[in-house]
Amino acid sequence: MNKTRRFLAYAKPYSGWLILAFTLIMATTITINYLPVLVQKIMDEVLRADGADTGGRFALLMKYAKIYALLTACGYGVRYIQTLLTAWIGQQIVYDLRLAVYRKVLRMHQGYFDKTPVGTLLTRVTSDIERLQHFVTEGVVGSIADLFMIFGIMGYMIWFSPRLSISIFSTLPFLFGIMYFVNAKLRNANRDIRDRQARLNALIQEDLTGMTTIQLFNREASTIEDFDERNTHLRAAHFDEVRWFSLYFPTMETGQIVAQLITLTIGGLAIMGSSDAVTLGTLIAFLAYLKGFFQPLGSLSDKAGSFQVAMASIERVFDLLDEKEQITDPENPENPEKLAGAIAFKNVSFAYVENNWVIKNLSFEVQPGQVLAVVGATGAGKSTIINLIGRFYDVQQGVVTINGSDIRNFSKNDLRKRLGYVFQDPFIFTGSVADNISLGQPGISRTDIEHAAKTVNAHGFISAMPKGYDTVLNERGAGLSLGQKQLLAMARALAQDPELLFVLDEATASVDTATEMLIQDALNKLMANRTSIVIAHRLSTIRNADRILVMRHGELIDQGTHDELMANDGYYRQLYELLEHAPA
Ligand SMILES: Nc1ncnc2c1ncn2[C@@H]1O[C@H](COP(=O)(O)OP(=O)(O)OP(=O)(O)O)[C@@H](O)[C@H]1O
Repeated sequence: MNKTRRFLAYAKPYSGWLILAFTLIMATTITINYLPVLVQKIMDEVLRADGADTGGRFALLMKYAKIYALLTACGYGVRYIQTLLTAWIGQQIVYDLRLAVYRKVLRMHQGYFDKTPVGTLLTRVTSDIERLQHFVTEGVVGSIADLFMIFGIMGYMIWFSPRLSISIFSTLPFLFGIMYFVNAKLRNANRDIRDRQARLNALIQEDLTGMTTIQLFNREASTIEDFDERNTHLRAAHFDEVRWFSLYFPTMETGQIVAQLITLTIGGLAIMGSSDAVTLGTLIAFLAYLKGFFQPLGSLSDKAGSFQVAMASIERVFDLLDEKEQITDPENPENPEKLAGAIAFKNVSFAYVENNWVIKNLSFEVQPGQVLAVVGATGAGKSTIINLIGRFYDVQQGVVTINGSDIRNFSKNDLRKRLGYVFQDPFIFTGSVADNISLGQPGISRTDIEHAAKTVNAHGFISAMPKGYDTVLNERGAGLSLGQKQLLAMARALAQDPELLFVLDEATASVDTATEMLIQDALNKLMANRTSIVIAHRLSTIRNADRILVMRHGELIDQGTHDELMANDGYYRQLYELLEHAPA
């Protein structure tokens, strides 16, 4: 299906309203363009009707004046309704599309977000769709209104005077030529502006995210240099646009004046030659039409440009909608009541980027209720194991099972609602502390929230906040310490009451000893009676785990209890001793 047809499919639910809008457009075109006819009648039948009685002429003048007033009120009243209706249709279509796009974004797999910059996605959901809205309201409907207007006026002009009309229309190709040229230049300038704006936005977004690092390493000067370079480019593109745009209206106005001159000359000659074909009234009406004729002509050629821009936006939006969803739900998902919680990896290999295997032929099992610690140097593949269980990525080889079932047999939602995560640097949403714990789940009451917070030792610091559980946290949880964020994340995990728990454990060094003890205690309570996988950095967590996996370069090089692994006197012992002697 081509882009336009596909886009029009979004307009289909509103086709009845669109037909009404077009009918109203037609009605206004006819009504408003009848006004110069009245002017001509007043001129020729009233003002220049020599010899007729004054009383009769006055009555005629009044009659035409009343019709004029009535038609104006009706014409512009209907136009008001039509403009509202058109804008409403445009907004509805864009609302539907925006929703469809965001739904799609939420369904995308992690791999897609790895390769697609946030700025790009933001542009898709905001400005690309915004452009489509202009395209619908001003572009499609506006162009049709302009065309109606142009053909309507042409009809009236030809009806009035074919001779004058032909001489005016003969100037049009020349005018179109100039407008086409200027429009092409404007489009190029516009494209440059968008490209350069996007480059500047990307830089700003990156700088704002990394502000601490910029300031810490005194990178302000070079940052502003980069900014300045892109800012200069953007200014140049804007100047370029202004240059061509400034030419646009003078060209149109000149065209209009030339047409008026032609009309006045040819019409004037005809009147002086006492030709019946052109009267003074006709000439005046004709001049009024000329004015009305050039306005939609100009806006139509302007729209030709925005049409191309919108097409590019439509293409990008549809590309996103067509993006393959790599992690899909099975047709008949399994939906067991409760997962006992046995997790197994069988010969699993996985690569984020093709052929760059970060998990190599990994097999292990965790029994229900067990705590499994995963240790290994940085980049060994520990977090990847947890990513795979949540189906944030699908394995390329082998299988991951829960309770003996391939996790691809569950729906993503059903699988994930059974999993609880405690991340190293948990994400805090803008909202109250309570909302950040319940994540808006309707089944989680205030009592559940407080119970969860108390269990994981978060109640103390939350109560000390100005409005307790109703304190509003701002973006990314500024104002909370890392330890507090972790406790909050644990309360969040506990409140969801997951069947399986994954903890991406933070290094001990980042929190003080008192907080460390609170976190450790909270962790123990969270893991109690739950199958848990912990990426462990805390010696106590590692020691107390039922089993430990030792990972190195994506391979499982050893597994067992702490005592067994220490007795082996291998890589684990080296790792453990390194942690033991690490500065606190
Ligand atoms: N989204 C990604 N895209 C591409 N490669 C990735 C991605 N995430 C991780 N990797 C790579 O996969 C490998 C394993 O990463 P992983 O995060 O699982 O390591 P880790 O053992 O958890 O490390 P750390 O202790 O530093 O968190 C690393 O080489 C890493 O560079």
